[in-house]
Amino acid sequence: MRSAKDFFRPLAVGAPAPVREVPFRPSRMIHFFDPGNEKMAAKVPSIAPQVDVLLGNLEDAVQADRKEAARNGLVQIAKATEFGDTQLWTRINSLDSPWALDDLLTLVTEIGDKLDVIMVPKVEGAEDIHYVDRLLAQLEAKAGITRPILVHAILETATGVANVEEIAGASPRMQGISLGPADLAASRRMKTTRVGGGHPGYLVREDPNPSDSDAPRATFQQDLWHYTIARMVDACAAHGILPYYGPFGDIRDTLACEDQFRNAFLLGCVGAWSLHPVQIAIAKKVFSPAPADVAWARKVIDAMGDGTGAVMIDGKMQDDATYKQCLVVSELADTLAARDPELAEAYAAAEKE
Ligand SMILES: CC(C)(COP(=O)(O)OP(=O)(O)OC[C@H]1O[C@@H](n2cnc3c(N)ncnc32)[C@H](O)[C@@H]1OP(=O)(O)O)[C@@H](O)C(=O)NCCC(=O)NCCSC(=O)C[C@](C)(O)C(=O)O
Ligand SMILES: [Mg+2]
Repeated sequence: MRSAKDFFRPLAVGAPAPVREVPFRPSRMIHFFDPGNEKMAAKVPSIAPQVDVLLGNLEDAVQADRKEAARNGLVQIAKATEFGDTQLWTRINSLDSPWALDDLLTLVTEIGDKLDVIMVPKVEGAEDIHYVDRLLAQLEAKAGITRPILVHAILETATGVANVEEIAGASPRMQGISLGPADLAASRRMKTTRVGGGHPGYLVREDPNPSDSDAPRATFQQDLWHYTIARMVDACAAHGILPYYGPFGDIRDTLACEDQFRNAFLLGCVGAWSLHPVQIAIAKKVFSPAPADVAWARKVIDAMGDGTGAVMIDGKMQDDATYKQCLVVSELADTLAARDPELAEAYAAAEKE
């Protein structure tokens, strides 16, 4: 392991200095598209201004014989498009595939100055991040890139979950982690056949009625992903990086998608993936704090002065810890409002009410 003193040294001569803090840029939705799919690629200019992050996907969901078309498509799109404030990310193929090395070589040398974050799938431990870290430094130096490309890991194997803390802290390049529920379910030998979301069989049942053993007993569906998301959020928070819910595969079930996203938002995630244009608005709604919650947070902050002591507001006790929670909501609202004028207006209006 590198000593703490060396942690922020570039890993190649001429590579840019690593960031000391992960920049907190809005990333409520990471919108996936296949850069080799002409229909999707044609929508990039109109989708880019609507999303916080646009991600050119090269891994799963791109057929094996379309891998090069996807990689070359991303190079062309990145060169031809002005992304403004929207971040450009990519998901490379997994490190055990025959494509990952060429993905990195091509993308960093051709469009490294446009790429904000590289998402690495199926990360199992710190060694995977160390491999990518050194390679990126060499390629950045070769290509004359002046700001470091950050790395995002997908948590989608049982080993990855077991090692999530060391993954989160493996490099100053680590920007965040997303849950990958489909591969994770397979890796764990779960008996689901879905991409994220709940399952009607995973439930708890009300106790029997002692005076009527035949009375119907209510059941309550449980969240299959609670444990993993909570572990991921703690690992990310402990290392100053950002947690994300991943994909929700039932595109038509927009209601359950919203619920799954909101659970992740409440637990600490900053965004989720949109796989289809219909999921963009859902992520935007869920991962932007509600105007009434922002107004409440600001009321508490104003009432708490220097943030110490205890006061009563509308029958609820507020103290140093509620003040800190309110700062989380208020600061997130400020960051999002700076990018989103409609949201800025909604927050200002709610404060006046
Ligand atoms: C689900 C699919 C097949 C339905 O695609 P469709 O064409 O059947 O849907 P549609 O409703 O008919 O589409 C309407 C229009 O929107 C377009 N469109 C549709 N989607 C997009 C998009 N994302 N971006 C931009 N445009 C899109 C589509 O091309 C069409 O264009 P048209 O009106 O000109 O005919 C399609 O949406 C799609 O391929 N989405 C991306 C899938 C993907 O990236 N999957 C991988 C991420 S999930 C994952 O990897 C798991 C994980 C983490 O690894 C793990 O848990 O282990
Ligand atoms: Mg996967």
